[in-house]
Amino acid sequence: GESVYQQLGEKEGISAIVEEMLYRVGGDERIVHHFDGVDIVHVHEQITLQVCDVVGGPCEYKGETMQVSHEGMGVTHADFNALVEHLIAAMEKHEVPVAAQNQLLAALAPMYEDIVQE
Ligand code: HEM
Repeated sequence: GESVYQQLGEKEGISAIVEEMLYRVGGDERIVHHFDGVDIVHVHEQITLQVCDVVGGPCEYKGETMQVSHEGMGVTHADFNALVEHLIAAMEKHEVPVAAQNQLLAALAPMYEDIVQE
C-alpha cells in the first residue's frame, strides 16, 4: 500500500495542506493573534519540511526546536486543538484517507508538551 507520505500527496501535497491549514488559521480569531508580525512564508516552509520529515518523507527538518520556536507565546491547550482542527480540515479537503490523517496526528502529538505552555 501507499505510505503515509504518499497518501499526503508527497511534498507537493504536504505543501498544499500546510498552506490550507495556515489560511484557515489566518481566519480564526481564536488564534490568529499569535501570528501577528510572523514571516508566514517561512513558517509554511518549515512546517512543510517538518511534516514531510516526521512521516518518513525525503526531507530533513533543520529549523528551530518546537520548544524554542513557541517559547513565551502562551499557546494554550485550546489554541493547539484549534490548529489541529484546521490541519484535519485541510487534510479532509485534500482527501487524505483517515488512517493516514491519524498517523500524521500521532506523529505530531509528542510535540504538544513543547508547544503548549499552561
Ligand atoms: C502540532 C502543532 C504544531 C507544529 C508541528 C508547529 C510547527 C512549527 C514550526 C516548524 C515552526 C517554524 C520554526 C522555525 O522557525 O524554525 C513554527 C513556528 C510558529 N508556530 Fe507552530 N507548530 C504547531 C502548533 C502551533 C500552535 C498551536 C500555534 C499557535 C496557535 C503556533 C504558532 C506558531 C508561530 C506564531 C510560529 C512563528 C514563530 C516565529 O517565527 O516567531 N504553532 N511552528
